[in-house]
Amino acid sequence: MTKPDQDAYSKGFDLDLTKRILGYLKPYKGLAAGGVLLAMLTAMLQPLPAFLQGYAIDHALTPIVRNPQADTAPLLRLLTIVAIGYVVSQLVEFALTYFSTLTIGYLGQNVLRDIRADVFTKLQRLQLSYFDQNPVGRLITRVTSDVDAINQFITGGLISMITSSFLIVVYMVVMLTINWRLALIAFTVLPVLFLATNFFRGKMRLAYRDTRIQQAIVNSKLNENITGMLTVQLFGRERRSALDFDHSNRALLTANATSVKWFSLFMPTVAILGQVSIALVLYFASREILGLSAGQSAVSVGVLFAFVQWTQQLFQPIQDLSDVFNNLQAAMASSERIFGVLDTKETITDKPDAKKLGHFEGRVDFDDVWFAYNDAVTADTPDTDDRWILRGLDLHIQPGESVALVGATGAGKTSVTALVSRFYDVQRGAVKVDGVDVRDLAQHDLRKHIGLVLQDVFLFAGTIESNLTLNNPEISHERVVEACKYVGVHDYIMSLEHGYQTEVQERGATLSTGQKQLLAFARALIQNPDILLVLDEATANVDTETEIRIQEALEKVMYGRTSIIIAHRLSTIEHCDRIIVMRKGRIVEQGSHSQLLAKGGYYAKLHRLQYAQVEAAD
Ligand SMILES: Nc1ncnc2c1ncn2[C@@H]1O[C@H](COP(=O)(O)OP(=O)(O)OP(=O)(O)O)[C@@H](O)[C@H]1O
Repeated sequence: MTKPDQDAYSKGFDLDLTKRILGYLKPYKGLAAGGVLLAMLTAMLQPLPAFLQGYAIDHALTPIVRNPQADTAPLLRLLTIVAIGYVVSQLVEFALTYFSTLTIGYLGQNVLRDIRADVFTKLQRLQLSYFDQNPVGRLITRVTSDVDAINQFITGGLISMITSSFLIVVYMVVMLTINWRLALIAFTVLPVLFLATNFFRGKMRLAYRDTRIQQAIVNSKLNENITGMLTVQLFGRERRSALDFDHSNRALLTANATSVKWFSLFMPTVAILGQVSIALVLYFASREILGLSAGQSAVSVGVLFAFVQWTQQLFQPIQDLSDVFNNLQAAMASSERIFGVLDTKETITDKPDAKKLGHFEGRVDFDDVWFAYNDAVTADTPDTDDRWILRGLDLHIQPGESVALVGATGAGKTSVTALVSRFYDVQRGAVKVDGVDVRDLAQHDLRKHIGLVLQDVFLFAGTIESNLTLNNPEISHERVVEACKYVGVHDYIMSLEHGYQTEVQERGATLSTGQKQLLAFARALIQNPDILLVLDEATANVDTETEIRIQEALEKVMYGRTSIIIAHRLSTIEHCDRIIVMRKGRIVEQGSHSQLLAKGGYYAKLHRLQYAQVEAAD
């Protein structure tokens, strides 16, 4: 079961990380400044509607109420002007809000695209060993939800912090200017509101964190049970699995219930505090209006009306502000993980003076190669260490020679082929192509000359033709057809409704193993490699007729080029120039099929065993 990222939520604020995230804003300085400016302008307009309403009450309505005989014409004119002003202010606010939201959203999405692109480019440059250690799901999370959290940091964090603080200042200044005593009365509740909001948000964040952890556990249990349903049912583990699932499911329920509990307390608390603050304003303002308090009253009904609204409106940015810190903290954990990927050391890199070979003869040499997948193993690790996968391998393959690797599972055959393409670097000795150490060659150039036919043929989403050309526009349709005819898959492709333009469904799920294998040969042939690596397992699962077709195709593809083939079925490789028998990372025998049979060693024994199996099967 995958362990949820528990530490993900405990990360505190980190200045260095913040600076690095801000670095992503640099190309969009203008956009960021524009967004903040627009948001500030919007903020400045916020208190205006309540002010206009209050003004209309004091200067148009109150005089009529006080003196019904007064001339209403100028008052109506004033009311009309105020109403128009009100509508205009609303329209301007609408436009400003629209443009500031658009600008800030656009800014955030641009930054996201840049970070996603950086992570993707980095992943493409990373060595295969990195992917051996990091599951696909985790890496996808980096590019999706972690990157989203950074957007939260920018839009919900930094920008919200600036605009909310500014909005608070605007309201306070306006209220203090209009009536400082009433303003101070309205502000008395604010510290309590801020503390209460912080308290509840903290509790809710913890509860939410718990929910996410429990949700991750439930998800992974589901995943495990659904993918392993066959085993669950076969071994009658349904009841135990259900009990186990019920346990996690209950924990998720409890976590969710806690979250709901805090939330349902939070909203009424904020509402009550708001009412208290309004009640205070109403009480003291009414006293002044009624002339009960000492001194000259500066409070009118209009001012009271405006203050009630401002006090309510002031609550929103204060609540938003308490969210900012949470957003910043959540983004810290995500950005740390993203930068963790971006900072991963690339171990397989091109040297500055990497050589490019225009054409490969196709000679391959393994000079006393010692290799281990484990990064902790170095050239100084003793020969006796168990972690060595290849132990002093000496293998010299001539241009155009076909070599087959055989040996028990785990002998190191696949590792040999991975080293020719330099997917990993050796700890001792050297792997050379045409006499040049693969570490001195440009990777792209090296791999361009190597064709790889994998056991599990990988088909991308797209047409059969695009899968064969790998979207290389230089490869003509004629060449594709020629290659497919050559390996004997053309007729099959033509029998499909759209021929070469047929879309490959779900990574080739609708194709048979044999068809996929033939397509892989065609793909390798189209790329016209100088060295061919065939990791051939497919023949194990196909019928005899298909096996013969694959065998024929293989021989055609190998013709005239250096080939290294891994085969478990010895019949596949009988015709190879040389057969190398490996055991525990060493070569134990080599020679042609007949030489090795005559020798009567390990290969002869393997051959006898397989022959006996075939006879028994017949
Ligand atoms: N990516 C990897 N990371 C760590 N260890 C690996 C990796 N690939 C292979 N190994 C280990 O290296 C050893 C040799 O593996 P390799 O795949 O080269 O053997 P093989 O002879 O091709 O076996 P098979 O016939 O089963 O394909 C095995 O013990 C295997 O567990």
